[in-house]
Amino acid sequence: MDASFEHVSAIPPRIVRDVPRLDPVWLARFAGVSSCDIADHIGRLYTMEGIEPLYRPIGRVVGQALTAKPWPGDGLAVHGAASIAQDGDVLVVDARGYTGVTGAGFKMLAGPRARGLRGFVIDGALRDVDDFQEVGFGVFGRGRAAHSSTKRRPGEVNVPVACGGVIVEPGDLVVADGEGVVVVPRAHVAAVWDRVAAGPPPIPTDPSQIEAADRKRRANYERAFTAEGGLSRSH
Ligand SMILES: O=C([O-])CC(=O)C(=O)O
Ligand SMILES: [Mg+2]
Repeated sequence: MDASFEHVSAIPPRIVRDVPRLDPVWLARFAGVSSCDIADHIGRLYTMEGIEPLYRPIGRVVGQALTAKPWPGDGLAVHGAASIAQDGDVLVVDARGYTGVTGAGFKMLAGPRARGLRGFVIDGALRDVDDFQEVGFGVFGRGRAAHSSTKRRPGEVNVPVACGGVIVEPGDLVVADGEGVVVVPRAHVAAVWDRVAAGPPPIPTDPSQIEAADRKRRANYERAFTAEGGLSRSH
């Protein structure tokens, strides 16, 4: 680094270039289920919070995490990650929730998209969202930011990152859609699929079933209310 007032870290930046590939069959299978139905089986620790589709309606994105950990306000790590994107990847960027600059842009992701990058998820902001929408490329984050980032520090690529409160390891399965973003750790993909494949409980359509389900919910509520010594009064 040239002369500057910045501290020079004793910790060198890291990059992992050979993350094992997930069998593409998993991507195809999970493409058929919503993030909600997966969330019910993986729990809150693997369900992102605060990360939204940046346009709607949005198609489902399924792929394996390629991660970037940029320096705050800087985008060079995202360039580094994008440069090694392969078919089936979803770029997951840990921008620490900072929404003052964009984490990427339409131009810089053209090459990775052509190589098969499936989508982009950022704990931060993004610009060129209208362009992404026009080509149907799924982008998820905390909002939009018009201004570009600096491109000075390499940051880290394919290290575990935090995104929407979830630890994402490179190679984890990411499913993002109009409902949210979930992460299936790669070691648990088959076990989660076994549960997800059984399907969600059927939604009742029969009036008597709807009424029975309603009665059950009311009884559950009353039981919990009574258990806590709830006080019922008229207005
Ligand atoms: O300038 C940036 O940070 C990225 C950008 O908008 C693009 O690549 O189109
Ligand atoms: Mg741009």
